[in-house]
Amino acid sequence: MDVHVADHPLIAHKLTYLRDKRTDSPTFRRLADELVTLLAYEATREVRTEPFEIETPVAATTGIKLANPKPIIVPILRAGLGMLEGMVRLLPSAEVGFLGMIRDEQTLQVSAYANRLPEDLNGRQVFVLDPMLATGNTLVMAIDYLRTKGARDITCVCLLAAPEGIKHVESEMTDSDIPVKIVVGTIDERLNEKGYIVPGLGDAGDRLYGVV
Ligand SMILES: O=P(O)(O)OC[C@H]1O[C@H](OP(=O)(O)OP(=O)(O)O)[C@H](O)[C@@H]1O
Ligand SMILES: O=c1cc[nH]c(=O)[nH]1
Ligand SMILES: [Mg+2]
Repeated sequence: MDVHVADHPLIAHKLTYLRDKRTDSPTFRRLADELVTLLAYEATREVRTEPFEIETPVAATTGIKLANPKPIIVPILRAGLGMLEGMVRLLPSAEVGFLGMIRDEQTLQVSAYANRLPEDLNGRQVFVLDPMLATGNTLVMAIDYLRTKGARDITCVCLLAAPEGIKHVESEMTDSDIPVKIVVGTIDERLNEKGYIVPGLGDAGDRLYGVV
């Protein structure tokens, strides 16, 4: 599995404010949006393109454009929604599918409560958005589900990850011939006994949208 940790002072700066418990929801949403735009730069490095003939005012030339079928962006509800606009801004022609997943805060097991995706993901590049990769249970379930729909090219964009979560996703991928890439803002120290990332930023969904 290919794990790319973004190493950029602007990302580190924005993550610091995102983590700060004094940061209010509007600011948190703005920072998440800005961060995904920076991470998307790396996540889309291998986005499929095709040649495109144009004429500038000076000469004919061959550029490139995004190839068809266009990529599909899949935010994992709720917190992944906070990353959607920033990603769509860079890939405006992408389609968007949705996966709703929630982890039980006691058992840390995940259940899916919603999905709205194209029936066949074969041949599509899929970008999964979820700010937090903690135990990895959510991402493992999401990747499994996308594979059952035919996805063979999956890139996950996360803001923070725990080393335990990365290892877990990696261990689930070992038998797989399907490459999965993870692009993450930073890898934190560890998980605590409640399955929260340390130092982390708390509950991303609650900080974006309020405590439910
Ligand atoms: O790696 P894991 O241990 O599975 O944890 C990560 C998941 O936890 C959070 O979702 P949550 O269940 O809190 O739902 P929410 O986004 O609706 O708040 C987060 O947004 C991830 O989806
Ligand atoms: O630290 C964590 C772990 C899981 N989900 C979150 O929102 N935060
Ligand atoms: Mg939550």
